[in-house]
Amino acid sequence: MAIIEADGLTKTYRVFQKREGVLGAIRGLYRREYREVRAVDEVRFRIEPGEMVAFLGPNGAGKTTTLKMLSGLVYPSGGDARVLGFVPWERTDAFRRQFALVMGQKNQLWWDLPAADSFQLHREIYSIPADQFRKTLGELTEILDVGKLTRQAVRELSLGERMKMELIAALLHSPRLLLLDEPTIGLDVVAQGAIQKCLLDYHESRGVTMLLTSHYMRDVEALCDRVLVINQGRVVYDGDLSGIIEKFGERKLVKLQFAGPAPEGLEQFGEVVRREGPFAEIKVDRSAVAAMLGAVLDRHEIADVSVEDPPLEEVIARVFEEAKLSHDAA
Ligand SMILES: Nc1ncnc2c1ncn2[C@@H]1O[C@H](COP(=O)(O)OP(=O)(O)OP(=O)(O)O)[C@@H](O)[C@H]1O
Repeated sequence: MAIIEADGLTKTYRVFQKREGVLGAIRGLYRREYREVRAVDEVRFRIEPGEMVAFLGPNGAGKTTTLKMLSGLVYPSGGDARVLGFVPWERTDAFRRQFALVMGQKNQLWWDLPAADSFQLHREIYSIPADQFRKTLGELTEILDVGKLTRQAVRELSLGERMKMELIAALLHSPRLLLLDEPTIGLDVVAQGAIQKCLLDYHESRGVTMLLTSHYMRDVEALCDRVLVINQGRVVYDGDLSGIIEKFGERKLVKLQFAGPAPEGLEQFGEVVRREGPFAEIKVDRSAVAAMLGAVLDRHEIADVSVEDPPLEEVIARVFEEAKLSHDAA
């Protein structure tokens, strides 16, 4: 059975339009004007047990709204979904015990209490057996290196420390599905790495299924094999991470180190982005790399060479751009 099945899931928000000025505000009291925002537009996908899927899209694409529908916080305007076999917006106890939603921008712990007190509250709410609670808490505080901080009020913690506590709270009841909305937002690379490691370890030991939104491609590369891209409410790509690089990363970066100074005329092969002493870097069409290397090796002595895929940021930006162009043209 699929863990998530979204079938034509749609959400339209009705947004009140305020008029300008005092007169406009008074008029608005009598005749309210609304605009409809189609935040999610017939989204369809399946996620199988144990998958770690990145849910990507530009700001306002509809990611958070989709996650909110899948966790039952928001009622859809159309379509259907099954999450862990349940209709999420029915919010049954059995459903809520099996998943967790972590939102990097929202605080779910009690601000004035130590995290340890919130953890105890979770234990009560989810009826977690005492020994299982102690074991899971011990493992998680060790992986995230926050054992000493659990007795300190949450408001006194740094952003990174607080996010680690949020993650612990979310994992205490051993959810089968984790929905993560920007879990590393605003964190430095070390804290980001710690969150990624915790998620990987947890996935490996428990086989949890994850759907994660992030604007940091480092999270995506570290955690996910599959990518779902959404733009203006619609899924525009669903497939392997490597597939997206092949499909949209049309040019590779060829880095050359010549035995002598880098020669003139490399422009014939592609866009020369660096030429400095013996070093040259050229963006070359994927299909032309082999021929280019052959030609250069024939004519010059090479000390070192590497061929790299473009950075994921660049590839994803292209996917967003193409999706926007085809949406505007439609
Ligand atoms: N409660 C709401 N009322 C009205 N409109 C909303 C509401 N929540 C979201 N929207 C609109 O729905 C669209 C999708 O928003 P959503 O938060 O789902 O996007 P997102 O992909 O998560 O964006 P981001 O990457 O910026 O977090 C946006 O145009 C947003 O303005």
